[in-house]
Amino acid sequence: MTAPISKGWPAPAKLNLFLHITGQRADGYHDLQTLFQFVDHCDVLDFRVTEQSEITLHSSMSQFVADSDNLILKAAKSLQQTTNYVGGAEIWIDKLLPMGGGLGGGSSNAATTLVALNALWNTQLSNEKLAEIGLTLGADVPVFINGYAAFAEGVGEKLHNVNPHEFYYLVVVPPVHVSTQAVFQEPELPRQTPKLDLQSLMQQPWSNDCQSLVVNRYPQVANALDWLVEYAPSQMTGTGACVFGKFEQSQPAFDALAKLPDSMQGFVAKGLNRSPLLERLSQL
Ligand SMILES: C[C@](O)(CO)[C@H](O)COP(=O)(O)OP(=O)(O)OC[C@H]1O[C@@H](n2ccc(N)nc2=O)[C@H](O)[C@@H]1O
Ligand SMILES: Nc1ncnc2c1ncn2[C@@H]1O[C@H](COP(=O)(O)OP(=O)(O)OP(=O)(O)O)[C@@H](O)[C@H]1O
Repeated sequence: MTAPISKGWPAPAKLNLFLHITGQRADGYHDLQTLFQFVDHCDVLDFRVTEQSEITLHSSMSQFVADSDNLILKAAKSLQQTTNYVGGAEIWIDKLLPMGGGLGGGSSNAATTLVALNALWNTQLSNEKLAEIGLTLGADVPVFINGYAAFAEGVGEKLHNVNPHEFYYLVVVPPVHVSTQAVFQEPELPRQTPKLDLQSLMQQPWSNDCQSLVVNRYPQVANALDWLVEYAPSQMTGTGACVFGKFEQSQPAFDALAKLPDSMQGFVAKGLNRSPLLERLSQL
């Protein structure tokens, strides 16, 4: 008998409300101090458990990302291997989040896959173990598994839950792809921002150490920020390309979105300190 499809597993985007690079490790990865918050703008995944061990992905993404590189399939296979689970899964994704935009879509997809299949396969790994598997797939996966807005250190895996104000954000998606790896390889990237304690970081103005470099290299990101700062305090998320402006109310954000030039895309979203993934999990 075919199992039913378990529908509506959200994979939200994240914003880095600030991002400091405090050093570089021997393996080349950078030590960060960053503040993650989720937003209510999500990819949505559906899963069907199968008796056969194959894991298949149905998506329009295959034209951009080979299945062998897709973090959804990598996450499912890692969980299957770690737990020696004998069955498999069919997975569908409705991909809404722009790829390579600094919104963490790939990492979020991987986290949702790990959390959903761990529940549907009843493999019973702890969140700590899922985060450990997740970290091998991407530096941002643990925060999506943890499911709470967090101050992160290390490469993003040492998490301390926090409760920043849940603003509305107008997120602008410039028409350019910025490679995370390329940004971190730039000799001119600032890498020595002093480490501060959480209380000091929360009180000082928030900024992103990658922003100046990316704005200088990518005129499309500079244009998006120049446009957005006319409406709200704005900055870049992650290594770009997306930028976000923060608003107390949703209406001014939608009013600004209505004036967005045709050359850029954007959306309004609300900051969330609790991931909708946790809500979905609790409905099982
Ligand atoms: C910058 C952030 O967006 C902040 O949220 C993330 O830390 C990036 O996370 P991500 O996209 O999951 O990145 P990964 O796939 O783990 O790494 C991509 C590449 O970026 C570089 N990288 C990434 C994260 C980090 N802390 N230091 C790095 O130097 C590494 O060269 C790595 O090969
Ligand atoms: N399921 C997936 N969704 C999106 N990208 C994926 C996926 N699987 C693999 N990738 C690859 O990962 C790259 C980065 O994707 P992602 O959307 O996570 O970037 P990002 O938003 O810049 O993330 P970050 O803020 O973590 O740097 C893509 O360009 C793509 O090649």
